[in-house]
Amino acid sequence: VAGLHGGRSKFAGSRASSSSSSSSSSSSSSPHQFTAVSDPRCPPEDPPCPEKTLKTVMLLGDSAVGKTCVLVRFKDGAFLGGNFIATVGIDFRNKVVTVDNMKVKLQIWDTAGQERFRSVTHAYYRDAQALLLLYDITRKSSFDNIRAWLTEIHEYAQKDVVIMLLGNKSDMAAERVIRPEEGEKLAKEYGVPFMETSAKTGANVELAFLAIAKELKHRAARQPCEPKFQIHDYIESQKQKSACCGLL
Ligand SMILES: Nc1nc2c(ncn2[C@@H]2O[C@H](COP(=O)(O)OP(=O)(O)OP(=O)(O)O)[C@@H](O)[C@H]2O)c(=O)[nH]1
Repeated sequence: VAGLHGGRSKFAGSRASSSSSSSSSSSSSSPHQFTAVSDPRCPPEDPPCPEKTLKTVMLLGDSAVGKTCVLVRFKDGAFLGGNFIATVGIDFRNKVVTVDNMKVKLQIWDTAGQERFRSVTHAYYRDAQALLLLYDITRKSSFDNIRAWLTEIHEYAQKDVVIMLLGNKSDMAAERVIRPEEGEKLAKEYGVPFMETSAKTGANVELAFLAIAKELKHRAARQPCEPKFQIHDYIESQKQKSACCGLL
């Protein structure tokens, strides 16, 4: 895995097992030491693939809200438990999804939430077509900071970037301090779709990425007479489907 500042990522580290307590590199809040340099905008391992549409999605939000875990859940279907390792700079993962019989390759950038990396990550905003903005439902400060994140997004990202708000760690019901309605209300105020996710259980993680992929695919391939894809409606219908099938 490449990182802006390095070759070793927390994705590949010893946290991949949910019960393992990891070695020296994963002590609480201490970032990995990185050795190589690469840039997610120039991925080395994937040459351009003409039959696929490449879309760039960026994960944003305070440190420890669960950005890396949400990405690993989506990419590998696993939960990164164990000690928390903060991301350094920026990392990325690719995943190909099928949207209406068309392959869409998502290149997903996982950014460091820590303040000290902000100037590094700002440089990448403009290349993202979609942004998943996360807060932690058990940490009020991460929710309160969403407005500041949206201000930064409006300053640095493309004007038509697709934004989705995610309240992560929905499995932690006992520690919850932000109600779903508060997330809904904030999202409505900014006109962005919202859902709660859990990287631990997987709830809504795939749905979040698929809704983004659908929106981006529809924007790129929309015929003049075709109705506009309604991401809010799609999410609501899919949420109801999962709830009625006991998948939430
Ligand atoms: N219970 C629970 N824990 C989670 C969930 N998502 C993440 N965590 C835990 O929260 C901590 C932070 O997760 P990360 O994914 O590393 O957070 P991050 O947002 O990438 O943090 P930075 O890299 O510093 O920006 C880790 O200890 C995870 O195991 C979740 O959905 N449920």
